[in-house]
Amino acid sequence: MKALHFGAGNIGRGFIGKLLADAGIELVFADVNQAVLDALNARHEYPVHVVGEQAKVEIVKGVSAVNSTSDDIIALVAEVDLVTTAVGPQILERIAGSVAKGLAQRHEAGNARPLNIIACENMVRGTSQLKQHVLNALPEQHHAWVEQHVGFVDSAVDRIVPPSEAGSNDPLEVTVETFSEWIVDKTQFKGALPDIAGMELTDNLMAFVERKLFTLNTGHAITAYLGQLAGHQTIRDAILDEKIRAVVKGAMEESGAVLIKRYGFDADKHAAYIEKILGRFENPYLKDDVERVGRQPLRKLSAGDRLIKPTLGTLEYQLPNAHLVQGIAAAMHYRSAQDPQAQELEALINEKGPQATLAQVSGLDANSDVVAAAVSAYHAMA
Ligand SMILES: NC(=O)c1ccc[n+]([C@@H]2O[C@H](COP(=O)([O-])OP(=O)(O)OC[C@H]3O[C@@H](n4cnc5c(N)ncnc54)[C@H](O)[C@@H]3O)[C@@H](O)[C@H]2O)c1
Ligand SMILES: O=P(O)(O)OC[C@@H](O)[C@@H](O)[C@H](O)[C@H](O)CO
Repeated sequence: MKALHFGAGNIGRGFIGKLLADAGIELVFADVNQAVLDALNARHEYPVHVVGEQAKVEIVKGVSAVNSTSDDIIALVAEVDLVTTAVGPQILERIAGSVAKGLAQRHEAGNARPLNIIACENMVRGTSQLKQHVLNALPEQHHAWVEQHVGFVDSAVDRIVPPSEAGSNDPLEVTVETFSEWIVDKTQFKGALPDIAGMELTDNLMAFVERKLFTLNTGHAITAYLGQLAGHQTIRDAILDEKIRAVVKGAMEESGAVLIKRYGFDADKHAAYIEKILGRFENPYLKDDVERVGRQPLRKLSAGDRLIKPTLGTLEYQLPNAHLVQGIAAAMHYRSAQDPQAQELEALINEKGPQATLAQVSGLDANSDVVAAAVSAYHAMA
């Protein structure tokens, strides 16, 4: 089996790529970072530091790399059995053009072996969104063939992988937590279901995607935003701040109440899931900056993402949302010189004020009670 993985970044090298290579799959990474590409092609292996009570270094072997903007991608998509991505939601549209060209070439070459494509991004049904971008870029005459031969498989991916310590000179070294979870929608595969250690198959993906995104990522983002406001540099420092922890836990519980109502999760098990996540945020072996976790605040404040979607759920089921609202307000205060979305958010607030800005970026009604509450919390935090 051969796979092409877009994005040799933290989760690409530290989780999905590692899992594929460990399963004996011939793996080619596609990226745009020349230093990473060169190092992968020079060494064909890299170290993954799995940190925890019993730290270990695992060497991922037998990998190679191509530039994601080169025509190499087209031939690979025409040839491989599996395509995965971990590039970030905003990049999916950018890679769709060459995936579409590869699918057209695959069709023209008469390669009728099933191909499955799995986006491993923090978003709800990211692969379905990638599929839409690919179909937009693919000439009509290939659409029916693609529907028949290519599985677009949605997934939920969970492993905290911050950038490696600044002290390391190795562009390939990656540090990961012990925990990992990759859950894929088994109803969307073409051909035989893959048997890859570490990949779990489900026919109830939405429950898992929302459980992960609207618990871990909701709490993570709020930890980052409140953490920055309180002057903490890392997620660990922020979550050890009792005031922040209370809001984060409260927000995860509010979001959890929605998930329990929507998917029928067991309340005690969900409470244990939240406790486990708080422990992961505290991990003393990882240095995860609030700037990584808070990155791209406009995405995180958008209607379907980790702050607004759970809040909409509380409105739907008439449940409390005071802590989620605190998280939304803190997100509006997020600032980062390195992050274009943080600057755009700041410029919008300066130009239009917090009420109109929040309505614009989140799709919430500017005159709603929830926007009023978030704006009031925003001013109180200032
Ligand atoms: N790091 C985590 O803890 C974690 C966990 C679960 C899910 N995720 C998700 O995984 C995705 C990647 O996150 P990350 O933390 O690994 O980010 P990252 O920035 O470390 O990695 C992204 C990689 O994509 C590459 N890239 C950018 N444009 C590209 C293109 N056009 N073609 C190919 N590669 C391109 C970048 O060079 C980089 O190597 C995101 O959607 C994120 O939400 C991250
Ligand atoms: O990757 P983002 O920007 O969507 O979210 C930042 C972090 O919350 C995220 O990367 C987590 O570390 C990850 O989702 C853990 O599985």
